[in-house]
Amino acid sequence: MTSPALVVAAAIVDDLDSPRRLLAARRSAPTSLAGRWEFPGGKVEPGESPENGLHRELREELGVRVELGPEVPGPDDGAWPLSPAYAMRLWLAEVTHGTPEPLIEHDELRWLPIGQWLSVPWLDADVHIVKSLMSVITRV
Ligand SMILES: Nc1nc2c([nH]c(=O)n2[C@H]2C[C@H](O)[C@@H](COP(=O)(O)OP(=O)(O)OP(=O)(O)O)O2)c(=O)[nH]1
Repeated sequence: MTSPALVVAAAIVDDLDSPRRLLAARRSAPTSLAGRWEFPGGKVEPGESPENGLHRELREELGVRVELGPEVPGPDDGAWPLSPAYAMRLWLAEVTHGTPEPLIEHDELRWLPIGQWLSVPWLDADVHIVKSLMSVITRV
């Protein structure tokens, strides 16, 4: 059995020291996922480190550079299972250059205020990750 491919993503917050707002991105493709919200990111390419892959994805998808904060570890060796095909590593992050825009793969971005982080229809696998993130955030 092949292991799941690695997806890397960012929980972009307004302030790593005192997070209040979380950036959610609405997928525009593929059709099966369109309209659902996710953490921006994507698949790591061969030969690329997870962190470098994440910086590349955020440049391509949102047009921003970020500072990575602590990783939000999942239950499978630090990764969050998404499906049989994918597992995701997630980092907190803060934008250092640029203003996020939905350049590719997304048709809307939204800064969710604290207390409303579950107010959009996240991808199924992301719902409990957002809940875990909410509990982690109080300890950041
Ligand atoms: N980026 C991202 N993908 C997620 C999340 N939750 C979740 O189930 N996924 C799934 C959706 C996709 O099936 C897979 C990641 O693929 P992707 O489409 O974002 O990757 P990519 O940007 O490299 O896409 P591509 O160029 O290969 O089309 O993981 C999430 O929060 N962020």
